[in-house]
Amino acid sequence: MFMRTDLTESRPMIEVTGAGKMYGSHPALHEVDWQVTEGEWWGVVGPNGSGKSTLLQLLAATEHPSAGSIQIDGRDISSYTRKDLSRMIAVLQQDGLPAISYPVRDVVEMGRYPYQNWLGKETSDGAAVVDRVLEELGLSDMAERPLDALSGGQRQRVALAKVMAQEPRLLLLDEPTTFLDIKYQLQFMELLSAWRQKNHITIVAVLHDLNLAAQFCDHILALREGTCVGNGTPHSLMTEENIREIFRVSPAMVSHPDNGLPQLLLRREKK
Ligand SMILES: Nc1ncnc2c1ncn2[C@@H]1O[C@H](COP(=O)(O)OP(=O)(O)OP(=O)(O)O)[C@@H](O)[C@H]1O
Repeated sequence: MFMRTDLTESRPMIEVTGAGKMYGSHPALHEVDWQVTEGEWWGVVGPNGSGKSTLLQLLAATEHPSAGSIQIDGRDISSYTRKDLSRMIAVLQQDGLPAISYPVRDVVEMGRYPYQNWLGKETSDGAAVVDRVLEELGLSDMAERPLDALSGGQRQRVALAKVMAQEPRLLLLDEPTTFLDIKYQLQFMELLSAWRQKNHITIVAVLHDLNLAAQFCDHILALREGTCVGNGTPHSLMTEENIREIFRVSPAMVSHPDNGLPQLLLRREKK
């Protein structure tokens, strides 16, 4: 039913082969095959409980597959040390940072941890990276302010700055815009987009907002009940029929007036 994405010749950044995950006797993921090429931006979508966060946890190596394999940059994920992984992969959750009283700069500096030696010293110029990231995200003016004096939206921008300071090649995001208003949602996605273009990083983002996913991601992976049920570009995947199959709702699909990308309008259930 669904179209597969054309993959380029370059080596996959992520290769998921027959991956499954059981929690006790509950299968959260089942036989997932998926490849992500370096530099791509994937949205992972699906109903509640379909296995999106579980997939992200397997990619972050915070959970291990019960079946199949996960390769990152050509090597089995289990062969990397935690420090190797933290130099390569950064993870940002929906509520990225708690409202603590640490100054913004200190929090962003924590992103440099993977580059510090056992004395807590960095060989590269971490302070310059932190300054640049603060500048790029418009946070320089609030660098000395404590996190608990910022709004939720500003705090999520600091969370993004922290993962940017980590200089990962792969960024994993779990519903990063959930608590943001529409202006901050857009701003957050645009910042990611600019950063990805500049640094050619790979992004995998679990997103509930299909319209945002269609506008920003090049590819979408759809999960339902732990199984991959679709994998393609927003144009090929976001059709009325597919949305009905995946989410069990019947939307009206329209083309975005700016770029022709598919956008979804919810329809009320007929009584
Ligand atoms: N640590 C766990 N122990 C037991 N079951 C779990 C655990 N984590 C997730 N599950 C179960 O695995 C399934 C997939 O959960 P997961 O959180 O990956 O889904 P999701 O698609 O991210 O959901 P949501 O959109 O609601 O965040 C669900 O049935 C969930 O209850």
